[in-house]
Amino acid sequence: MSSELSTTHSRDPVIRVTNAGKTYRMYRQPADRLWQYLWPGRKPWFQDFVALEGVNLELRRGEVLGIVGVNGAGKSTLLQLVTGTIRPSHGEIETHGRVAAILELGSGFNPEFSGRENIYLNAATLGLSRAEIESRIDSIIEFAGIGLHIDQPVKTYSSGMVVRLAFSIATSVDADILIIDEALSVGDGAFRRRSFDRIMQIKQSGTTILFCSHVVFHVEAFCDRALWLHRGKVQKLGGVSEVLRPYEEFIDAYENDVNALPFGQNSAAGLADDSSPAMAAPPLGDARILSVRVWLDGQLGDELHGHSQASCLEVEVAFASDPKIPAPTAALVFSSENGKILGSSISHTQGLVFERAASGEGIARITVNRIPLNKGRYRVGVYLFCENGLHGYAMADPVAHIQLSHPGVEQGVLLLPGTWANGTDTAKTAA
Ligand SMILES: Nc1ncnc2c1ncn2[C@@H]1O[C@H](COP(=O)(O)OP(=O)(O)OP(=O)(O)O)[C@@H](O)[C@H]1O
Repeated sequence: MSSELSTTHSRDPVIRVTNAGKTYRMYRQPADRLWQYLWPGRKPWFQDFVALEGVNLELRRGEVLGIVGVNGAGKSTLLQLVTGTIRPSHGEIETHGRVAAILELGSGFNPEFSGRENIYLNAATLGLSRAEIESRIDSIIEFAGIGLHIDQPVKTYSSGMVVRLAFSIATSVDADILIIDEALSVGDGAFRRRSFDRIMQIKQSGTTILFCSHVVFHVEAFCDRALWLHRGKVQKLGGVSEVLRPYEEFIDAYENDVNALPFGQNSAAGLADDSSPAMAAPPLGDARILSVRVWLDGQLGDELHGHSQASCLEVEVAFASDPKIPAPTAALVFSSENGKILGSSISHTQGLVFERAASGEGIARITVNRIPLNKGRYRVGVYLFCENGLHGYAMADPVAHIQLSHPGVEQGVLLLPGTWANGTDTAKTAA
């Protein structure tokens, strides 16, 4: 694996993966490993398992690639190959420059050493001099938010503390390539927000990023290109929407709609479920939903009845937020009963900034006139996001169900706002 950025022209690939793959040996029982070692000439005592096969990929400086795929698709394997923590069984992986990684599996820390000692070890392994480490160690410790625990052995840390420390180091070493495996859902709301902001800064500074997430929404917001892996093979590689649209369709079918959650998010994605009643003031750097009220044709409730293309829905979301961070944005989501998103409206897209009291509390309101859904029962949910509409703070979904009726025999979930006319009434037929 090459590692000199200085010799690399900026238009040359910073990461080049050529026909790379990883095959694991699967032993039926631990003793078979020993038999294989002692008796290699006989029939193999293992079965090959192909975790990754024939991956070709090139990334230039500053490119951000999102990697998606269902569990076991090979995402972490690819990230570990690029990081260099495992070697390919075939093909080549070439990287240029300093590679820092925040991997889901294994932080690379020595559990017997303190957090502080591990910072020195990790940063030195990544090529920082002692003076460079000393100039940044305070900010690394502060960002990780581990406090006095920093001088305790890492084996005493919670898993969240370990990942926070790994995140803080990896994002403080001026890496040329940053590899992020599902790390944006780590920690509490305030840490998640700060890590989001930091990754955005790193992206803007021109670092090449490989970003793996189950949160399709994050990939859409962050990445220039996307790679969809399935059963160890590249299913699609290309522009973000070119890859994510068919991936989402696949996921819908794959999960048979049962687990599909709004914005591709789930609790692991870091959205706090605020469907419970009003909560205390939010922690620093965070925002919370305090209460949600839903009206249909002026009637308040959580089981509401109305008419397709006629009823008016109003939703009011009271929120609390840290007044030191920008005001949150809000989203309203209509879903089917099995959780498939049918439509959404996002305040960020409309450029509205919600007014807040000095305490950080505010109220977001939305009105949907003449609901364009066909007859049926639907879920109404609300979400709070950061000011960029990227990082999710909180969700309450469903907050209400609406049952719509319609006399027509139209099919599908949407009632198209079309108007039929006589062909002879329009000038077009004459042309
Ligand atoms: N050391 C190993 N030995 C045997 N099989 C392995 C090993 N590591 C990974 N695998 C297998 O390789 C496949 C790909 O795993 P990988 O962790 O890359 O998937 P993933 O897409 O990251 O999944 P997830 O979303 O669940 O993290 C899986 O079937 C996994 O069980």
